[in-house]
Amino acid sequence: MTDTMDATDTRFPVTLLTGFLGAGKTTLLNAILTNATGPRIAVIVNEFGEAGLDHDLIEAVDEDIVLMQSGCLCCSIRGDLSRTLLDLAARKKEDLLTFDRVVIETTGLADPAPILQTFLLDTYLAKNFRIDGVVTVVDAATGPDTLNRQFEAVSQVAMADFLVLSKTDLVSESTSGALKTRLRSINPTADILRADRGGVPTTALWDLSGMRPQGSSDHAVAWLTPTAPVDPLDNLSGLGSFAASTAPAPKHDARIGSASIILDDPIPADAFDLWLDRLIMLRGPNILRVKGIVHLIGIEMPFVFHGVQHLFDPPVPLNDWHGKNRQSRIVVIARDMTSAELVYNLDMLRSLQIAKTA
Ligand SMILES: Nc1nc2c(ncn2[C@@H]2O[C@H](COP(=O)(O)OP(=O)(O)OP(=O)(O)O)[C@@H](O)[C@H]2O)c(=O)[nH]1
Repeated sequence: MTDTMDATDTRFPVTLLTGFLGAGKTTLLNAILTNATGPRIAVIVNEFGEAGLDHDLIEAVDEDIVLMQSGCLCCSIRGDLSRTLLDLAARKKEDLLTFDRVVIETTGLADPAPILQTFLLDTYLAKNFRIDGVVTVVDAATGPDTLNRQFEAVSQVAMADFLVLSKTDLVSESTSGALKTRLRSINPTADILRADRGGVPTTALWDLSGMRPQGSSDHAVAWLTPTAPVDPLDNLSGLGSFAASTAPAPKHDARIGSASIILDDPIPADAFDLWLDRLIMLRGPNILRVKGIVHLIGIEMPFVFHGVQHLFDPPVPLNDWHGKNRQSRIVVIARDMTSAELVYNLDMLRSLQIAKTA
């Protein structure tokens, strides 16, 4: 943890919009683009198969929409994604385009992890763009069945910073309530909002990441904190049951584990590095996301950090932390690891902390 991000971060924020086939991504994008009061958005639409289909569906089509075809963003054409984004940045610099942020709509089958990694790996890209958040749309009607059948859909939920529940108009309160409970068990830190036909306050989709030098420490803490039900439309009828299920997790859901830890006292830097190195060495490919706020001994301000598999963003100091507690908070979401394994792993950090400070 050496390099840290400049406090005047002028990179363009990028939102990754994912969700399984037909979940309602384009409908949500349409709603965002037709909102005249929002920021100017450059859109990259990734298509798989049928040329131009989604492009026709996006009503507010103009020159700021770039259509990428002939492959899935997550595997074959990541180089194309870098080139497309850098081309957007160059056109903006020459005043040929105006935009404040970028939304990438992925194909329904895309795994978000390799796309997030592109932003960490490609140094030119990382200089100009930062991931602002992963928004995953989940179809309230077909979502439960899709989650049962397709592990990609479960991964998309696990990696999200924000979950949008579409098509709740097609199901009962109790069905959407049960799905929300299930989504929370896969991803405890993402906020969930229902948005029939893309009707979500667009500001809810922006500034999700806690990795912002200009962001507040309260926001960074919220980014790491398991969510409570916040949707004002939740259980309007009063009939829905949102109690956690005692039934065993469905097969694919059970492949996702998550755990978090709060350490009250600052951590010796070498203990933190050792813990992180070990986690990455032993379990790197399984780590979907690890994020946290760390207080290191000898450093006044805490850092917020974030990684996907073995790749990490430069840590960001939380400059407005003055006078707050010295607690560190870490959340790990992984595949093919149980929550118990992750709790054990995080407890190792506690043991290392105690051993190194004794
Ligand atoms: N009833 C209802 N239909 C919706 C809602 N959101 C989207 N739809 C419909 O669901 C279908 C699929 O929506 P899209 O927005 O194209 O979904 P997508 O995720 O972009 O689909 P792909 O790009 O094929 O993966 C369309 O017919 C939409 O009109 C909703 O909240 N309620």
